[in-house]
Order: sequence, then C-alpha cells, then structure tokens
Amino acid sequence: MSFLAPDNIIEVNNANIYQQASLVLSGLNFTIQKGEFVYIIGRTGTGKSSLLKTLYADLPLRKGQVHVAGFEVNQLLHREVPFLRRKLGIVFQDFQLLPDRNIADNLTFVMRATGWKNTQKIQQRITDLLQQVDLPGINKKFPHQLSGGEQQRVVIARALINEPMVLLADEPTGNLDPDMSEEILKLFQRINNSGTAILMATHDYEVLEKFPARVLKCANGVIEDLKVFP
Ligand SMILES: Nc1ncnc2c1ncn2[C@@H]1O[C@H](COP(=O)(O)OP(=O)(O)OP(=O)(O)O)[C@@H](O)[C@H]1O
Repeated sequence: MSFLAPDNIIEVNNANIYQQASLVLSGLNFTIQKGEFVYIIGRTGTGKSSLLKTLYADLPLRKGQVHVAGFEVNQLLHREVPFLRRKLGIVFQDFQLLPDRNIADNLTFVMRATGWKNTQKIQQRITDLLQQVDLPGINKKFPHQLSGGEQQRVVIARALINEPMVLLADEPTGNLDPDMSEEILKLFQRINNSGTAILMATHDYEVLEKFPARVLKCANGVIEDLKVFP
C-alpha cells in the first residue's frame, strides 16, 4: 500500500518508461507539488512525450510507481482511466479540435462525454472558459477561422473544463510563432497562479528564458532535476 503525500500532485518512484520493448527512461524519481510549474526539456527522442503519456495512463508502466492526482496509475484498470483523465488537463502541440464543429460544440462534446448534462450550465461554463482564455464570444466560429494561437487557447479552455488539478502540456507552443508562444505562456502562468500545477514538455528555450521555472531534463535515459533553468 502506498500513499500520495498531501502536497504532491505527482509522485514518481523508481519508474522505468518503455516504448514497446525499448527502455526510454529509467530509474525516475521525482515529485511535483500542488500548484507547481515544471518544464520537461530534452532533445528530440529523449522521452518527454513518453513520460507524459505514462502519467496520463496512455503508456503502461512496467516498473515502479506513479501517483497522479490521487490515482496510483500503475494499478488503474482500463475502465478507471477516464476518472484519472478528468482530474487532468491535457494539451498537445497539434490542436486537435474537431474541424467540422464550432467552438461551442467542440467544448460541449467534451463536456457531455465527461458527464455534463444541464444545457444551461454547459453554456455558462463555455462562456466562463472562453472568457478565461481571452476569447469571449467566439462560440460560433469554426477552428479554421481562428489563428494557431487562438486554436491553442481553445484547446486550453477545453483542458480546463473540469477544473483539473494539473495540466500536462506536450510542446504546446511547438506550432506557434514567438509572440503567440508568449501569449500561451502568460495564460499558463495565470492558470498556474490560480492553483493548477503545470507540467510542460518543451524544446523552446526562448520560453524557458522568459518564463523561468523548475526544469526536469531528459538525457541519456535518465531525468535530471535542474531545479531552475539553465
Ligand atoms: N509509438 C511508438 N512506438 C515505438 N517507439 C516509439 C513510439 N513513440 C516514440 N517512440 C520512441 O521512443 C523514444 C522516445 O520518444 P518520445 O516521443 O517520448 O521523445 P520526445 O522527447 O518526446 O521527442 P520529441 O521531442 O521529438 O517529441 C524515441 O526513441 C522514439 O523513437
């Protein structure tokens, strides 16, 4: 039996991360506290995405223990995974909005899938979320009518629907120019200031310099806790 310390949102103990038969990262030990902002850096192929996928139970953990938002990820049954995902917000590099639905319908789709039933409450939550990401009133627009940065902010709104305790972001600025990236980071800071922990994989050293925070570096099959960049 093991417990998540009350101030920790993520605990990783002696974990190995695999992709198929290959060991990508080994002997991982780190914790992330509630409300922390942490980057994962490392060259391409060093395992940043694989680590995030393990945290949201998209890759099985074969060795070690991982606790995320009160769930022991390595013990989760397949049917329990959605309960973990509801405690998380997940943001990827490619925006992954449904192209044939407007923004309100994109958000409603996820809300209904995660148990929201009351139409009035759904509409109110959409208004609040779009306000939160500085895109009020874009409900009826379609994804292709928005810039990349705007689409990414809608994705972030979608990730915030169920008030996650932690946001996992995989290269969220990977497809954006520097100004748009800065907007996304400012938004992340605001979200973080309101108490949501953020774990963000990135290659973007400009972002690290402008918005310094604790850094976990993936290299040579292990993770080094640099505390702060550089
Ligand atoms: N679906 C997969 N099947 C098999 N091997 C994979 C798969 N996805 C990734 N890998 C391998 O696992 C290793 C780690 O990849 P991963 O995507 O986690 O790295 P990354 O640091 O996130 O890279 P990038 O910055 O390019 O996204 C790489 O050697 C990669 O080739």
